[in-house]
Amino acid sequence: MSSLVKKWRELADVKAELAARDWFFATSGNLSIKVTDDPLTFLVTASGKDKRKQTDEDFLLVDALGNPAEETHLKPSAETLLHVEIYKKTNAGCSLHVHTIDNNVISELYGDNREVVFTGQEIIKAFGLWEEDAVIRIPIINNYAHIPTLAKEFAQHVNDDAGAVLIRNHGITVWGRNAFEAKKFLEACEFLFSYHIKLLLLKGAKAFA
Ligand SMILES: CSCCC(=O)C(=O)COP(=O)(O)O
Ligand SMILES: [Zn+2]
Repeated sequence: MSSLVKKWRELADVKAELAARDWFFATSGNLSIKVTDDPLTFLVTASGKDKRKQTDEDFLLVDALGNPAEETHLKPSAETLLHVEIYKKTNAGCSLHVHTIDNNVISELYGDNREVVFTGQEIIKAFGLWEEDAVIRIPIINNYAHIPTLAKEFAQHVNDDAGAVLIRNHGITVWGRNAFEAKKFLEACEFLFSYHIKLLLLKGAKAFA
């Protein structure tokens, strides 16, 4: 099996799993996986599609600028430049972007602080932080409609081979050395967001009881 086909299948599997979680509302979300390092090429989701559906036209190969690397009628994700920044600046192998209600709520709640901070949760170990008092900080950036501006702002927070950035009232982009790690980070982030929102709601309800 060629490495392109292998990578396609790997990304298709992740896409199916995220779809099963219902994390692709209204055609939102985009995913990518690196195929070659030199020159940089990666598979990215085609723009505007319902990512819950599986088709032969789900992904296309793009180059280091995010342009199609082969003749195709497909358009790369409108947010491909964010994926480009990750592969340009790190050794990441996979990047996942989803819009969930929980990640949007958290991004708005803590947007003015420019980050959301979690501690005291067992699931933080999923980020490779094993200390009892480990802290995970997720930066929150503004949601610029102009994608090159968004990508530039996003790139300020792309320094490690694995990481996560929230885009205010838009979604989250998570990356990792491979698809397994990127998905693990994404699931851990969404766990923390959901837990935090539920806790705040219950504390609020308790205060009024
Ligand atoms: C209705 S979603 C708006 C665009 C977006 O934020 C997104 O994640 C999907 O865009 P794409 O071009 O990757 O389909
Ligand atoms: Zn998006």
